[in-house]
Amino acid sequence: MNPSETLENPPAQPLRSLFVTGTDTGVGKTAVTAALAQRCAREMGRVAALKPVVSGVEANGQWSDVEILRTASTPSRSFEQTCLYALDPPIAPHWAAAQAGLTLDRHKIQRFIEQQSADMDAVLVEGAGGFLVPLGDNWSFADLALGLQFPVLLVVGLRLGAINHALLSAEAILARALPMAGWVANHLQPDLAPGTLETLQRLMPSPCLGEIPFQAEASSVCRSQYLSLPACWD
Ligand SMILES: Nc1ncnc2c1ncn2[C@@H]1O[C@H](COP(=O)(O)OP(=O)(O)OP(=O)(O)O)[C@@H](O)[C@H]1O
Ligand SMILES: C[C@H](N)[C@H](N)CCCCCC(=O)O
Ligand SMILES: [Mg+2]
Repeated sequence: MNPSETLENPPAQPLRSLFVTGTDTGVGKTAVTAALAQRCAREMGRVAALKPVVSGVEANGQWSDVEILRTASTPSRSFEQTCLYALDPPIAPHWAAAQAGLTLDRHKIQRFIEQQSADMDAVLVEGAGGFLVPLGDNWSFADLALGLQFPVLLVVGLRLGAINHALLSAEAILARALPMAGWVANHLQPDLAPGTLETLQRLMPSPCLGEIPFQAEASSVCRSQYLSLPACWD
């Protein structure tokens, strides 16, 4: 045992990290990230759920992803500790940035995530839209995940078409030699075409970490009961 370690002062755990992507925009990445943040907090302690780049301000002047994730973090975080670039138009972030005369700075984003991860037990970083959504002329969220070297969690929004979107996304993740931590089956509708889930279970190249039912009013704490933590964190 290291001399600084005692029973009251156990050895520091390594930072558990995930990059959360999805099969599309609006498939439940924020819902799953917030639920996972609750689960991590119960099991590990301090959790930062980050949305480094967000687009689409709401009528109330807020970006709901940032509000959801900053309050799902433990301890809860400020807006500035959760998001680096907040863009108004509800469009692809690189385009929204260009309209505002901005270039999204890759190194700043990476440094922001690293700084916000300090002293945390876990960090969860949500993308925007799907895995290959651009952040600039020649880089995308996939490159951000690669630069961070975070394992990737894929949120699969369950509706007709999900099989193809999920397999394409998984292929893109694995083609970059990024570890795929798993995928989450998120029911976006009360009904699902027969065979969709069974086919995903059979063909997806990583473990399913949970199946979240369609429930519009569910809290993050409630949704967290359907999720397991990835084996790559063991
Ligand atoms: N399991 C579910 N049951 C019912 N509604 C859900 C479920 N999961 C997500 N939703 C709802 O679907 C909408 C889209 O979800 P969410 O905002 O999490 O998507 P997203 O992938 O984060 O989108 P974006 O690309 O904009 O970040 C939200 O209104 C959310 O509350
Ligand atoms: C506005 C939306 N909710 C997200 N923030 C941005 C989604 C970008 C998707 C780009 C695309 O794949 O066409
Ligand atoms: Mg979101």
